[in-house]
Amino acid sequence: MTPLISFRDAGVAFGSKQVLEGLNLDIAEGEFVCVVGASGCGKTTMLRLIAGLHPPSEGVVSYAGQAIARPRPEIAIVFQDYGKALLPWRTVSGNIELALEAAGTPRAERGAIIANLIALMGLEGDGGKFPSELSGGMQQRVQIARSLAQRPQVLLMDEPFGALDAMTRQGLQDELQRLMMQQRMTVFFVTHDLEEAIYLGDRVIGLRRNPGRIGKVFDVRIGRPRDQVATPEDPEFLRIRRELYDFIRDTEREPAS
Ligand SMILES: Nc1ncnc2c1ncn2[C@@H]1O[C@H](COP(=O)(O)OP(=O)(O)OP(=O)(O)O)[C@@H](O)[C@H]1O
Repeated sequence: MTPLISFRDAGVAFGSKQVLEGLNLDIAEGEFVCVVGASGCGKTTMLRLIAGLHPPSEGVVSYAGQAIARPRPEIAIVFQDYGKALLPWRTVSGNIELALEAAGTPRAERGAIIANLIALMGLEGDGGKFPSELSGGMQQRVQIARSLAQRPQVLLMDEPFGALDAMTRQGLQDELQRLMMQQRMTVFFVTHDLEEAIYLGDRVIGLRRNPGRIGKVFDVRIGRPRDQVATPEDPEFLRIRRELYDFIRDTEREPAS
């Protein structure tokens, strides 16, 4: 089967600095892949390659067998900084509508789609509010709803819950898990939080740095739905957690640049 996303000997250099090197990775449709690694190892750059925001300096990154040359409507991004991602002068509905405008969805069809997404993300009653009237967690729900309005096959998430408090983060992790199970989307998720990566991922990719490269891949063979209390006590979770911490500790001994 053709992987949905594949990296073939892909690398990125900024000037004389090799940031990513020799990336080889296949991501299957419907897979949830998390990427972890020490600060500056190239996680965001890897995500930007899939997003079509940056070309590889060598090798190929492809989507459904085609080299990714520019952003594509099938691939949506959710950023950590919801404060900057949302337009403050537009309401929740207006922000979600942005994606529909970009996709050329006829005006008459937009209301029903927006109402569905508002319900899906638990934002009922908030459609007319402005971002400044919402908590961080709610704003991040709006950003996710807006990404889903694009009807993507792939969701790229760059530390989407990194700025949220622990309770809100856990709630959104479970929302995301539910969405993925319902909609069979493929997710590429960058995080600093090792437990979050294991909790959400089918696979966790551990990057080494300088230059950034794939150091170790962890398969997470834990059934779904996962549970915030039971899953972190699962022996498989604990085993991967130990290995992942050892791996990260080891990579942090490598020089940053
Ligand atoms: N546009 C750019 N020009 C020059 N260097 C860049 C550019 N973008 C990223 N870099 C460098 O590439 C390296 C990897 O950056 P990247 O943001 O991908 O790492 P990261 O793993 O996501 O970091 P963090 O965990 O701190 O967010 C860093 O050394 C960064 O300074």
